[in-house]
Amino acid sequence: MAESFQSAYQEEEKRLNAAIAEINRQLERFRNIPVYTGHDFTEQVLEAARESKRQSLAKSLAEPYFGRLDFEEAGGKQRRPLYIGKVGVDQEEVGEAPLVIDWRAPIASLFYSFTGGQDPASYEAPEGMIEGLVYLKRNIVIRKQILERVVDTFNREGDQPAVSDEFLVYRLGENKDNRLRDIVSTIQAEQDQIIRAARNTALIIQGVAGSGKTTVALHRLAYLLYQYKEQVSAEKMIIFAPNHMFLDYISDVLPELGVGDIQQSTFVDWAMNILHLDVPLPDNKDTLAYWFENIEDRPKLTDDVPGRFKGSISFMKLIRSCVETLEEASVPDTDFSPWEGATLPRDTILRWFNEEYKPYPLAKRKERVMARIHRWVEMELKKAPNAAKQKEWKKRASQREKSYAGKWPHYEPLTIYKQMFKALKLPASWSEEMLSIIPKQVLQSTQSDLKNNTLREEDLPALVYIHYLLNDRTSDQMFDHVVIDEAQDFSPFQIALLDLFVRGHSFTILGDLSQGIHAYRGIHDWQEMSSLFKPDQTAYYALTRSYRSTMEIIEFANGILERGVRSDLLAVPVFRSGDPVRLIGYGQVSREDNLRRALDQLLAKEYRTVSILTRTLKEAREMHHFLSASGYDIHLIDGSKKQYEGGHSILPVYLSKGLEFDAVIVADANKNHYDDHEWDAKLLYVGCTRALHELWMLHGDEVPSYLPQEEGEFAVTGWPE
Ligand SMILES: Nc1ncnc2c1ncn2[C@@H]1O[C@H](COP(=O)(O)OP(=O)(O)OP(=O)(O)O)[C@@H](O)[C@H]1O
Repeated sequence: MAESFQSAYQEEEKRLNAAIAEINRQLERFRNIPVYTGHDFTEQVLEAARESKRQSLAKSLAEPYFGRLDFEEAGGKQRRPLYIGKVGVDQEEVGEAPLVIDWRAPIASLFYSFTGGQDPASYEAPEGMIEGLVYLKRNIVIRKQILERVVDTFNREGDQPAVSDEFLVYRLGENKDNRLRDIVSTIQAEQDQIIRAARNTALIIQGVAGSGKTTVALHRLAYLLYQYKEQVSAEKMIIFAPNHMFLDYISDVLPELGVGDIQQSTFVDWAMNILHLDVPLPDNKDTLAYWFENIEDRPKLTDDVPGRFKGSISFMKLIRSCVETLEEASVPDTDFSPWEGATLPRDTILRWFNEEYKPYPLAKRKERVMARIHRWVEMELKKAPNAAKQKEWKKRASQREKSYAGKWPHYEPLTIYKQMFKALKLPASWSEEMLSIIPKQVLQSTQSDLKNNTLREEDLPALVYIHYLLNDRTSDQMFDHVVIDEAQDFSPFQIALLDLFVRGHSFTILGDLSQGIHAYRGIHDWQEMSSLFKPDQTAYYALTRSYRSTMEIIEFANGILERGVRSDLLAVPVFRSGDPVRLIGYGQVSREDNLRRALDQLLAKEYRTVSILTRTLKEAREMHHFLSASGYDIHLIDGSKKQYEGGHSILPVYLSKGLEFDAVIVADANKNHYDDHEWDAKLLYVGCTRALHELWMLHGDEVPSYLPQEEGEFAVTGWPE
């Protein structure tokens, strides 16, 4: 065994040296071509191509590839080793097999989809399905041109029938640096299927915590850009994420995959930009505090709460009917007379407006009708008896066209919206019956907000939709592909609205219902989203394997889901075992001293990221103050920061979504902080699943019923010996 490892290592070292020499040679050649700085367009294009080549060669030089697959195509073709890397490198000799194959190339899919066994494997090439036998799947770790590790995860001629997880487990066991990383070397078959799914489909992905949703979405963008380079461009792709800090946290992955310029935004920023609004929305801390911190007097969650109603398709339909009613009444109530003796009847204008220009949005319809009137005037002018008369008519007509145009009502999204909620003195143009679907509590709270000129996040889909109905969208507002992360917190209205801005329903929508802690505005079932698309426009995938945490943490968190949420969306762990979860009672010692002791013990283990999760922001602040005053280098995450600082942190559990830490201390995992309520169970689930290697739950006297009440296979009680 050791011998064969030795020879594999030597073989790969030799191959690596040869590859580096070749890449260096190619790079040198490109560097020796003088950079073109002139104005000739063709030369500029060629120079851009050379520059991109220089950059990709330079990138591949440090770590040319990470995997090798030996494949023999059916039909007696020769077995050959394929080396797979983040960037493809061709041989300079035409017709020779590539030196390195880009991980996104069709043949590279074998590296990911092959799950072992003796059967032939196949991949979809442009010329059709190619079948053959895989002989070897090898993971290769190269750092700064040095070969560090060679691990065979499948060897047909060895004694392993299935692909082993050894390399994956080694990778997952590493401590976290500050940001999310790429996973090109260990993408799993079920993830690869999503990454390579066809472009014009609204993919909906339910994935358990830690199943790689965010990571997979980023890899999918890189794949789409490679596979459909003629049809999509990076600037026309966008990722929506819950907040700026999260966007910052994931911001290293795409550049690492050699992809730049993809837009990253929150829904709020995107909407405000379309609306040209620059008013700050009120801090949603009140909303968060209302829903998350009101433990004594827990609000009731129904479809009539503002977030749910304003995110519903019935609200979207109401808006459409309201704007349509306005449209019908917007043609001025008179005939048009450009000068005495000439009249264009209102009926004709109405016909143009209602029939010929009906498909256009209101602003464009008005524009078209006015242009049509102008053309009619020009025809009429030809009937003038002489030039002087014609001049006089022309002058009069021009004034009257202007004044007629002024009679069309001018609509603004916000005015219409305010009218719908009767927040303006101007009477609403719609019948009481039409508006009666707005629940009373929504009407009252929104009316009072709008009277104070306060807009909330939940009002934005409606405003953007009104804007769209009035003005349409411009071509630069259209997207080639949209990724929505944490999509369980999006509403059906938001998705239906975004669908108007994306070509071919090209969506990747990812989320986890078990982490639906914003259920007062998000969806409760994926059906709410899939029903927005025709069956052939959408596809559903479920990711059930969780990669982030150790087996013990995953099983512990599954227990919370089973008992507290009664969910069957349980995670399947990768076989990576660690320490059991620790349940530690405060006992006679103060809560602060207990937390400090836990922090000390975990910091001593030299984890790069340790985090304390509190139930409320106030508690996070107080704890942060206490620890900072005691000299700890730990920062507070309070939702206001745009940058993710990494390191050791303290934050309320609801802000921890999407993030991960080597070790997590959950503070106050007791009943008066986390009640026996599904929502609290989800919050704790989110908190627990942030931990990669170690999870400690500190608590007062009574723990909620969904936590294990005594020691078991995955959890132990008390401090470590
Ligand atoms: N195939 C893989 N190989 C190695 N690491 C992986 C793989 N898939 C996921 N991971 C790791 O698992 C962790 C979780 O990934 P990610 O944050 O993308 O999951 P998620 O499903 O979005 O999680 P959550 O919903 O809990 O926020 C990350 O550290 C990621 O690098």
